[in-house]
This record gives sequence, C-alpha cells and structure tokens, in this order.
Amino acid sequence: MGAVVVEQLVKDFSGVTVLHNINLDIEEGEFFALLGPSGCGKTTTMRCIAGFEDPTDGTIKIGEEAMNDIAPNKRNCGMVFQSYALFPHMNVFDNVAYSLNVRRLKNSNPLKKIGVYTRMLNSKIGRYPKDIKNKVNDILEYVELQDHAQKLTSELSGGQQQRVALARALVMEPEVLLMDEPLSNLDQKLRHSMRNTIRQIQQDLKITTIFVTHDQEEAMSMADRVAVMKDGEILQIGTPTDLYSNPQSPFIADFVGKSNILDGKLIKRENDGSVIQIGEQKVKSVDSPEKDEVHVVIRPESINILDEESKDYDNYFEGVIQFATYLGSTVRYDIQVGKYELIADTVYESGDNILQHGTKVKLGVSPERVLLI
Ligand SMILES: Nc1ncnc2c1ncn2[C@@H]1O[C@H](COP(=O)(O)OP(=O)(O)OP(=O)(O)O)[C@@H](O)[C@H]1O
Repeated sequence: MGAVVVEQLVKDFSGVTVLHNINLDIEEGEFFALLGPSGCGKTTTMRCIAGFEDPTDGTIKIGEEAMNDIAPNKRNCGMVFQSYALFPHMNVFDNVAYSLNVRRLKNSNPLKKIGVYTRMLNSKIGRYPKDIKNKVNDILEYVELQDHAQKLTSELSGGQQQRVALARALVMEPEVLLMDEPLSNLDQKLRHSMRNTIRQIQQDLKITTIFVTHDQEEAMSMADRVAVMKDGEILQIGTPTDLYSNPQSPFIADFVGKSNILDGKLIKRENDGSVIQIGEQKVKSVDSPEKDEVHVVIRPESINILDEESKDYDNYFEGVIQFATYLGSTVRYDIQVGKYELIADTVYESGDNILQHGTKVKLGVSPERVLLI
C-alpha cells in the first residue's frame, strides 16, 4: 500500500490557476478526505494524483515513487466515481472481471494493438480462466453481490451499482483507492449505509484512500484526516475532532459543523484567558488571541438554555426564542440576543417541552467553549 505525497502542486487551465501550491502528506493506510465547496479544486487534485491531468508544477509521489511521468494505468490507483461508470451491456461479473482480463491479455500479448485487444476481450467475455473467476467471485462475495453476478448493472439499485464499481476497483488490488463523490447519487438512507460499508472495507484492507466530497458530515464521519479546500487552496488539514474544536478560520468554523460566529474586540488579557467585547456584551474565553480584532466562535451545542436552578456561568446572556426546529434527538433554537441571532442545540428527550416563539430565556456558555480566531 502506498503513501501519497503531493508537493507544491499547481494546476492552470488556459492560464487560470485553479490549484495553488497544494501540499498533502497522506499516510499509508489512511482514509483521507478532500472537502470543500463546489469548484474549489478537489476533483482536479484527485485527477492529478490519478494521472488524468498533468500538473503545471509540483510533484506527486505514490509509495515514494515520483509519478509525474508515469501513465495513469501504471499508477496502480483504483478509481470510483459518482456516476459509477459501469458497462451497461455487461453483467456484474463481466464488469468486475473486465480490467483483470485486459491486464492478462496485455501481459501475455504485449505487442498487440488496441483494436486487437478489443476483439480478443469481446470474444473472452463470459469465458475466464480459473484464477480470474475465483478472484471476481471472492470480491463479489466481499461486497455482498454474489447473488447478483449474472444481472445487468442496469438491473441493480444505485447502492448495488456503487458496490460493483467498488469491487471493480478493488479486484485490481490497487495501492491507492481514489473516490470522487461516490455517494452523491444515492438517497440519504443508502448514503449512510454505504458510508459504513466503504469505511469498513477500507479498514479491513487498510488501503490508502482519498475521498472527495463537498459534504462535511460525510468527510467528518468517514475520514481519519480531512483537508478543507477553498478557491484552489488548502486552508486546514486535521482530524475531524481537530477541525471541529480548533478551526483556524471563520470559513472552517462555518463549513465544518454549524457555528455562531461573531465579531469581537479584545478588552482584557487575564492569566487564564481573555475578555472580549461583542456588541453590548462582555464574553470570557480561555483562549488568548494574538490580535485585538477577533472572530468569536460558539458552537450551537455550547449554548446552554438555563433553568432556574442552573448554576452561574461566567458567560450569561438573555434572549428571546425566535424559532424552534425539532430534529429528532435534538431541538435547534434560533434565539435573539441583543442584535445577534444565535443558534443553540439542546438534547430532546421524549416529553420535553419545546420552547415557543417569544419565550424569554437565559443562556450560559462556559469560557472553554468560546473559541477565538
Ligand atoms: N478541464 C478543465 N478546463 C478548464 N477549467 C477546468 C477544467 N476542469 C476544472 N476546471 C475548473 O477548475 C476549478 C476546480 O474544478 P474542480 O472540478 O476541481 O472542483 P471541485 O471542487 O471538484 O468541484 P465539484 O465539487 O463541483 O466537482 C473550477 O473552477 C473548474 O471550472
């Protein structure tokens, strides 16, 4: 299995730079997500790693070996796309066997031309040597499609088709698995179960995996580490918990999970943190910012709606409920606090009262939960 190292990767399209000095150091066996909004350069980064795009500058290494001059089919990367990209006229077994068959024919007939291979391949579909048959059967069993081997891919559900695509990539035993928005075409329920399937397979096989997505929940729930991209740059790389608890920019704080982000001014440094002025309100934080103008980040679950017996908080606000959204196990409140509207998430247990529009509330936030950027 290969580690993937990307150094100073730059990509221009017709003079427009879409990737600016991308650096990635992806460990062997790691599940690494590239996360960012549409157009930020995730797919282009992935395509440069796979060899489908030539970098304008920079180097790409897989397992220590420089890849810049190596053709895509020699890079030993398996690819899975959003669109599945299966052969609709072939059954599941033939789809998965296809690349193994191509490799065998090329190895045994290295001087033949493409057209000859195509004819040879077509004549061999459905008639495979034993080792190919065994390999395909094993992988189909592994992705739980053994009972569908003879079906056309068009007869399968989206989730099953994506498992065929996964099997087709894995059967080649790639060093690196590259997945570009593989779950985007699936409905929400299936997406959740496929997340678990992919993560499980990745952990079983310990295959280095790069996963492109614009869905922060997907990246955070699946990946060991996540690189957040914006406008062709990497803003931050970290574990999901690291990104969530230590966002280094307002963009990350907003993109990775929900946040209340307020502009504040440092008014006092103390031994155990600082005091920040936000509008009329003073807020205490355990962080000590380097600059005076700060972004104050408070996660919705860090705002506690207090009842009469609640102990005092260092940070205490009064607000008025504007809106309540019942989300099953939680309720999300929009709360007017002075000129700010904050969101607060509370755990909902059956029988709890949901606070109505206009209810006055007291809110507490502990200084440990006030992040300063
Ligand atoms: N072949 C190309 N020619 C010209 N511009 C391109 C080409 N491919 C991508 N781009 C541009 O490069 C930028 C990055 O595109 P890319 O597809 O990598 O983004 P992305 O983050 O994967 O977006 P999405 O999530 O929408 O797929 C975009 O502005 C896109 O228009």
